[in-house]
Amino acid sequence: MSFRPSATRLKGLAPSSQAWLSRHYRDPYVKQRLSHPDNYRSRSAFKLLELDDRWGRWLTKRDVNAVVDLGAAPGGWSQVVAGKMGWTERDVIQRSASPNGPPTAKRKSAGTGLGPKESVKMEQSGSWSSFGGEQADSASAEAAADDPAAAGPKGRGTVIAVDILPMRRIPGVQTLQTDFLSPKAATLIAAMLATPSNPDGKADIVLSDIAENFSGNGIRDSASSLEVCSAVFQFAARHLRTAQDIGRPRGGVLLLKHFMHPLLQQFRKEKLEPNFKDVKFIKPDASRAGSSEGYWLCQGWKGIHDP
Ligand SMILES: C[S@@+](CC[C@H](N)C(=O)[O-])C[C@H]1O[C@@H](n2cnc3c(N)ncnc32)[C@H](O)[C@@H]1O
Repeated sequence: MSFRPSATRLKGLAPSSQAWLSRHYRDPYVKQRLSHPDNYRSRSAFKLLELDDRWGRWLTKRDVNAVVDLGAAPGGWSQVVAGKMGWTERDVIQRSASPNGPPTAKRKSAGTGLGPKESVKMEQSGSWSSFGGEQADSASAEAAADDPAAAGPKGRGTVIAVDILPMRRIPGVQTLQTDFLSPKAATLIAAMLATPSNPDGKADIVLSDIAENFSGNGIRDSASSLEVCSAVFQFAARHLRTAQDIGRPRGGVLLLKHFMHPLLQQFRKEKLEPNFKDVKFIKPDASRAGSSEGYWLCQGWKGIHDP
């Protein structure tokens, strides 16, 4: 199958747009995305798959039960995470077919300290997962009693996706549409993390693929990348599980996107290296060569609360 845009589609576009489209459709990861059975929404999904496959399969481990995906839209990474935790489209179909119908209700921000006019959209889009452990089990039993074919959800755990932009539903994923840098964001995410199946409200993995809109001013843009990295680190410091928390050889994992700048190296030395057992800089093959983005994969949160 050819993914090249037809001459008719290119006609009338500016030469720079034509060149971008041609480059885009020659990109092997774009081709892979368009033909992949999991219908990934972004080519970024392949970065996460690669970062997991090549660096110890930290995302694939069975004891991963709570993951926060920051800067998640359109949702490629969340699809990968939910898939690794066993969620499938089938879980949504089952839930939709249950007597109570799909749990599409927008949840009011009860207990999060938000005022009535504050603009945060919290949608529990993960069907079964939206009920948390114990409630999901009883809902599952109820559905199974009515329909022997409905054996309950396959997925486990909590996946929370946060973005300024809206996101279409993904089975097993709860979405929060808000600016992560806003003062209320961390409180809202903390409230979503504390579910009956995750009572300590901690996370095993925090992912950040946040990319703010570049202003074109290099100094401002790198300051903004540093601001995002600091905010994500503070969030991770409060929420990641330590090795002792979960009885593993290693504590929680932070995957942090950043844009290159010397100040960020200081951040790595002062904040990341002392607090994680292992910090690696990685530029995945799937990351565009021309992009200044890179990722720090920080494994083994030690639990030193010095944000
Ligand atoms: C490269 S995209 C993420 C792609 C995503 N990982 C995927 O696989 O689909 C970066 C995202 O960061 C989001 N973003 C930028 N600034 C943000 C902020 N302050 N709070 C939340 N999301 C933000 C953007 O809206 C954008 O969707």
